[in-house]
Amino acid sequence: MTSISPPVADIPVRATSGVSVVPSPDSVVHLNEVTVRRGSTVLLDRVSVDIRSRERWVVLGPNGAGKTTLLQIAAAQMHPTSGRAHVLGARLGAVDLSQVRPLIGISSAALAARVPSGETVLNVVVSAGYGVIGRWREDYEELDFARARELLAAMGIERFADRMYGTLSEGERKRTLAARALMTDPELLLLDEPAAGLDLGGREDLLRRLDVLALDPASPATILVTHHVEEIPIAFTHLLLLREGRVVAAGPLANVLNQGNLSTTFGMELQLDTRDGRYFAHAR
Ligand SMILES: Nc1ncnc2c1ncn2[C@@H]1O[C@H](COP(=O)(O)OP(=O)(O)OP(=O)(O)O)[C@@H](O)[C@H]1O
Repeated sequence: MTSISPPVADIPVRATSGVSVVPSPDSVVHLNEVTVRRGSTVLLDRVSVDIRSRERWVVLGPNGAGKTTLLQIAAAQMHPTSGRAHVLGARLGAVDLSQVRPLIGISSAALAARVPSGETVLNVVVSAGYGVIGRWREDYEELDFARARELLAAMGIERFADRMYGTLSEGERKRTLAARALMTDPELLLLDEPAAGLDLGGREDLLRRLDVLALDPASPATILVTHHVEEIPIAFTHLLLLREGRVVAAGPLANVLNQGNLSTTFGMELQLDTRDGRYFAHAR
């Protein structure tokens, strides 16, 4: 007979990075010294961050910094090569993640590429309930469609509900995927470059909608990836700056976002301006 030892109590111990070794009860994404390696390439290098349920995080960094890799870990779609990653309390690599993934809403370019262009916008959103993209033979309730329409309305695109996804503009597609990401009422929302490819009006409109979402206490913890400080929604609370797979700085947005940290992150002298809670940057 094999005896099973009782679990060791999860007592938070501060690690050298300032992030506790084990997640606290309200940790949604908890990374401790997470490294991701592919061959000789280090995609993430000892990344530690603790994201709590009420927080709205921006991950900012240049091309190739490791932002999408970080988001894949947060989405429980990739395991670290070393280090410990917990998502919604589940330790990646140690437990079956099929229970966790439905609790995560994601909008990304990889997902966008998989949406059938002939599917209607309403079906793209409602089919998130089954974790599929587009309808097949699943049964949906009227309630599901009502919820999908409500989310499309929140994103300002309810009028496109019956249009084919393939006929939408880039901005309309982004908003469709954001609505889809919220369809399952997730506990964690991941938005990979939601404003990429949008025109100025489209970007500003999306930022306003993300602010409304971020300010709603019922909204899930959110991680938004971007390259541009101009795309940081005012209501977001925390920032992680990433360069070459390493954390430059992470924490409350107002403490982390300054000219020095931004210049280090992008490897050039940058001027950072702020107005009405928004940020603007250009080369000095
Ligand atoms: N399988 C792989 N093998 C080797 N290198 C990889 C692999 N996957 C990703 N990389 C590299 O890891 C680095 C980080 O990639 P990642 O997509 O996470 O960056 P990113 O910050 O999201 O970039 P971008 O802003 O351009 O989308 C990049 O330099 C990429 O080329």
